[in-house]
Amino acid sequence: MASLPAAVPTTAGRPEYTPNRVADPSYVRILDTTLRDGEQAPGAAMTAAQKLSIARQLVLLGVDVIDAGFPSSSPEELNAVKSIAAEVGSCAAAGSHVPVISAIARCNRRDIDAAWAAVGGARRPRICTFIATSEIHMKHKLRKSREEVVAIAGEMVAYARSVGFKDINFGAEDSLRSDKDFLCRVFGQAIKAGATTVVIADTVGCTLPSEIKALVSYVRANTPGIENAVISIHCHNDLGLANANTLAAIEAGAREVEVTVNGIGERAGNAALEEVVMAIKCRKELLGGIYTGINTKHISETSKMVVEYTELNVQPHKAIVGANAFSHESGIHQDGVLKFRGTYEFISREEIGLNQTNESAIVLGKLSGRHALKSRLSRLGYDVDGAELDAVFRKFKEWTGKKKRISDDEIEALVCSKPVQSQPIWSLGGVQVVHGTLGFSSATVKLINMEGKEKIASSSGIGPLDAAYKAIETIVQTPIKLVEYTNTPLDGINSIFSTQVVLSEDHSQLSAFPPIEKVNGDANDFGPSGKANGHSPSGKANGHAFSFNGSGEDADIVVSSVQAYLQALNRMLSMKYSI
Ligand SMILES: CC(=O)SCCNC(=O)CCNC(=O)[C@H](O)C(C)(C)COP(=O)(O)OP(=O)(O)OC[C@H]1O[C@@H](n2cnc3c(N)ncnc32)[C@H](O)[C@@H]1OP(=O)(O)O
Ligand SMILES: CC(C)C(=O)C(=O)O
Repeated sequence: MASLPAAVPTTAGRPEYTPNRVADPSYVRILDTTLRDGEQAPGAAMTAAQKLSIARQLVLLGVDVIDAGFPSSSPEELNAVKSIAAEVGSCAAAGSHVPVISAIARCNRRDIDAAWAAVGGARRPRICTFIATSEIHMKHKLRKSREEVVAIAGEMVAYARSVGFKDINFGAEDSLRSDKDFLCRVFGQAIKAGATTVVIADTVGCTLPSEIKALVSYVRANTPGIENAVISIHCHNDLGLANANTLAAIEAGAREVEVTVNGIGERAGNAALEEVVMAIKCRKELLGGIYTGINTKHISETSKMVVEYTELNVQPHKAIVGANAFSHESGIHQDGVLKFRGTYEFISREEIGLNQTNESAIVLGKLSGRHALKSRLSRLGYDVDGAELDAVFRKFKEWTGKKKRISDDEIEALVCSKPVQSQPIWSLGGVQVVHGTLGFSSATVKLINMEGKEKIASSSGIGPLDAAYKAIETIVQTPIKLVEYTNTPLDGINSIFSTQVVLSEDHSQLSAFPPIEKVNGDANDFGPSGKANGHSPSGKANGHAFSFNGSGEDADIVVSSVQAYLQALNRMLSMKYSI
């Protein structure tokens, strides 16, 4: 039996799938073509295993149709699509959502046979067979007349039916540059031969939303038999209008949309799944109450997976999934967001599964203001106000006027005049982890105190980081609460990880550890006593209000995570013991 990831969405909340009609007129089917048109982006080629992982993730996301690939392009691609059909397209668990698995084919027998060989075994197999209908394509590329194209469309849809397909998506390549009556004639012929969905394709991305709207309406009104088929839309982004055009098509009655994760695809890409879906979700009242079956909480994770496998990074300012989509660097915005997030964020970060808090959304820089600086200082353990804050703010502006980024260490240096890299209380001597799927993970950590003494501890945990963090806790004998953890790959994929953590002392566990001075009878474990840093953070006596940031960078995610944890821990301990 096919295996699917845990937490597979159920069929609840989406109308039952029928190839040639969408039972609820408010429902918009999502066809994800990341594995087909997305893979057509230069450099995006994926291995069969990567395609299968993405297909599994698309099931979690809840897409209705997975356009899995072009089986006739190679035996390897045929096998990749076949394994997607066998694994993610065949689950029979009662009540679970099983996506339709589609394979693409030109209008010829060889391609259609390959498509059936690839997806015929799926619970809901589908083919998309296509042919171009514009004069420019028919004349120069296909070298066929209109009559020939109409005939081929009908014959090949009928052939697809004869090999076993009952769910047939017929695509008219370059629809927007086609004569619209001819387009309706070809669609009519395809429907007559058994097509259940017809795709209007803006293949070269040359259209405006008003044109798309007009064409969808025209096709609805003038295609013979269109009441027996679903209209689908496939938009390219050459004018940056793919999403707008997709939404315009929905407004005109299209009920299936072809999209890709991160908008990848041929040339400038396709309409982006996350942008179209979030536009529908956030503005559905303006779109006639339409909805999709997408579980948006998986968007962020899916986007990262596609970046990793295709090695196509998303630009930082990309909507929904760009690194800056929920970050704020300018003072007025930061002040607003710190007071009430909704002032500058109308989409909730949680809705797309982003693990980001208000604090990590604030990026300090040249245009930041006092509220954001004060907030960061308080995270670092410094309660600065009034004239003192003004003075620190002046120094902050001088610094950020010369330098693009300011680190937490540099901010600390502004407030307490200590050297940026003061000696840490505990530094990392080494870390070794063992982990996998055959039982608990374990970690051994070596820390070195300020006098150069080494301490080693091992621990098990749920995953390598949990084990490593527990081992550190054992050495430092302080109960620690991990408040936040984020990890971002820098400089492309799998090169350097940047980890940010926020820690606080875990007051609920304090009694589990002996008082600091008595740990192993050795007060020096925490480094030299009485080395004040020149600034006594206020509020240190109660300690309860503070949490501490730390960051780490390394090619190894465990090492960067341990570095970040240690930095935050050192800040916590320095404040606690005024070292
Ligand atoms: C708009 C789109 O995104 S369509 C999808 C595009 N995706 C791809 O092309 C990816 C996979 N493609 C491939 O691996 C290869 O192109 C193959 C294996 C499919 C074909 O390779 P080849 O046989 O060497 O042909 P090649 O790609 O060079 O040329 C395409 C041929 O298909 C014909 N053709 C193009 N579209 C269609 C169509 N929809 N129906 C029938 N024939 C078509 C062309 O006219 C040309 O035929 P010709 O050889 O008689 O001139
Ligand atoms: C085959 C069709 C749907 C296509 O990908 C395009 O025209 O861009």
